[in-house]
Amino acid sequence: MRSILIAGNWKMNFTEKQAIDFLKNLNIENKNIELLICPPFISISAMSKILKNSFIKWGAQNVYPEKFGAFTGEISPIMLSELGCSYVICGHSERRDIFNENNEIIVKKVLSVIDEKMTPILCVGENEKDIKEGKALLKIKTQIESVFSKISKNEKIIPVVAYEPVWAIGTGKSATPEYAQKIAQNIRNYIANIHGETYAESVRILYGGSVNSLNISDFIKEKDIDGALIGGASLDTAKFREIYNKVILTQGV
Ligand SMILES: O=C(CO)COP(=O)(O)O
Repeated sequence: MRSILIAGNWKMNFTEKQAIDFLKNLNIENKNIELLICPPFISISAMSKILKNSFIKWGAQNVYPEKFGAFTGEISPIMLSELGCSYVICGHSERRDIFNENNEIIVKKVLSVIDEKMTPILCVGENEKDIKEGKALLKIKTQIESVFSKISKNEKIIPVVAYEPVWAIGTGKSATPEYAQKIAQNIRNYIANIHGETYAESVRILYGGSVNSLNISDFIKEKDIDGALIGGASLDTAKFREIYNKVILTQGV
């Protein structure tokens, strides 16, 4: 049985001071659903100290796939694991689009995160052009296959997949839960074709793209959707708490 994960991706928002204030105001009491926040790199250290004895986990939004070296401006997986990061987002569409990250570099990132015993959150998803050209599923299939074919079936750390349709990110126009479910089911099948049904059944698939407190319940009720990766609504303590509380209610935990 897969457990639900609710994750906030803060993107390039909040100074360290603002991040600390956010945590002070979050006030989440029920601890029964896994909750993750991925702040900008510079806030991870402060966050790790504040959340040390909390159930809330922290992670990173990106990583450079080398241990140390002459890579000016980059952050390595060892640095993140030492700060207690549980998860690292890999291949977010904003990094694919703005920084030209391709599947080749994303595979390296995923493997380097696993090497340091953290869990990668692999982002996949189609844009409007892919849909117009009838290539949405092919794009997602390639994104999934390029990574999962490089991971051993026996590796204990199983990446989380975040399905984020690019057209739904930050637009207020989320996918319908039925549409997201259909894609999530396809994603699971692509993984099953590589590593078998049992492995595929254990992969958690999140939905991301304009998630809010009104639509979260419908997404997690879908059979193949195991949580959400939340951008905008994770920047407001009240909205983020409301989403989390909706998940608690829906799951009855
Ligand atoms: O990109 C996202 C999370 O990684 C989604 O962002 P929004 O929730 O703002 O649409």
